[in-house]
Amino acid sequence: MNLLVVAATALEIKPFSEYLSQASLPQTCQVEVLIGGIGLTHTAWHLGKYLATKRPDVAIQAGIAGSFNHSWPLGQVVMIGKEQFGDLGVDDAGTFKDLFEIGLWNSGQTPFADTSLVNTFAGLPFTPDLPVGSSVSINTVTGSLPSIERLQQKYTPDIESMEGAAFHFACLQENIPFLQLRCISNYVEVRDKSKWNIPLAVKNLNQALVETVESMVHGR
Ligand SMILES: O=C(O)c1cccc(C(=O)CC[C@H]2O[C@@H](n3cnc4c(=O)[nH]cnc43)[C@H](O)[C@@H]2O)c1
Repeated sequence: MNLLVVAATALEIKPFSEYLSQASLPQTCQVEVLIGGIGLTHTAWHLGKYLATKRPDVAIQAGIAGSFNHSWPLGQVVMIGKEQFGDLGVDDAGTFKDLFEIGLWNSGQTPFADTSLVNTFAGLPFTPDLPVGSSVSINTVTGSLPSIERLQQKYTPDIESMEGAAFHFACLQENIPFLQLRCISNYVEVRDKSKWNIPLAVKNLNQALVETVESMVHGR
């Protein structure tokens, strides 16, 4: 089995990379790490370049994220069931309209189900027992009340990241079974970096990632 692990930054999966450097994996298993950079464009380019020559059996995206959902604590790891692009559209005299609303994309057009990039988790050799959330991907980390309210009203997301939709889009287009793991480092709220807990999120993310990869490669 060939497994691809994608992260925006090396820092986010440093513990996993250390685990991988000393892990004894079955000879039939290969795990590759791709650092795709922060944001949708970087991720799309790196993934596109990778998938032009290689075809993993499973792709996992792992990263920290913001949460709109305050019933989850910081450090909670979740799987993303669906992704949406949160800021791809037009500003129509002060009202944001996305590409579906202005008719440049059609609801249900490949690879969208309705207007979302849905993961059914089909084809995965193992699915972790983690809460499932919906996510919105943006180019600018949300940090003010009007932006928070706009995203909540339009997309009812649990999670916000800067890369997830590009990953779902590429995997759906290529028909590669995939899993997006996100660990909550902060709530999506009026920006206050002092409230973020990146070390906790990285620790819990990597614990879940190691457990998931171990279960996938050892078939348990
Ligand atoms: O502003 C800073 O000083 C700063 C320092 C380190 C990291 C950041 C980020 O904004 C991290 C972006 C990175 O992490 C994901 N992420 C984490 N929280 C959020 C969020 O609330 N909204 C969107 N993305 C988030 C994201 O996927 C990036 O890869 C800032």
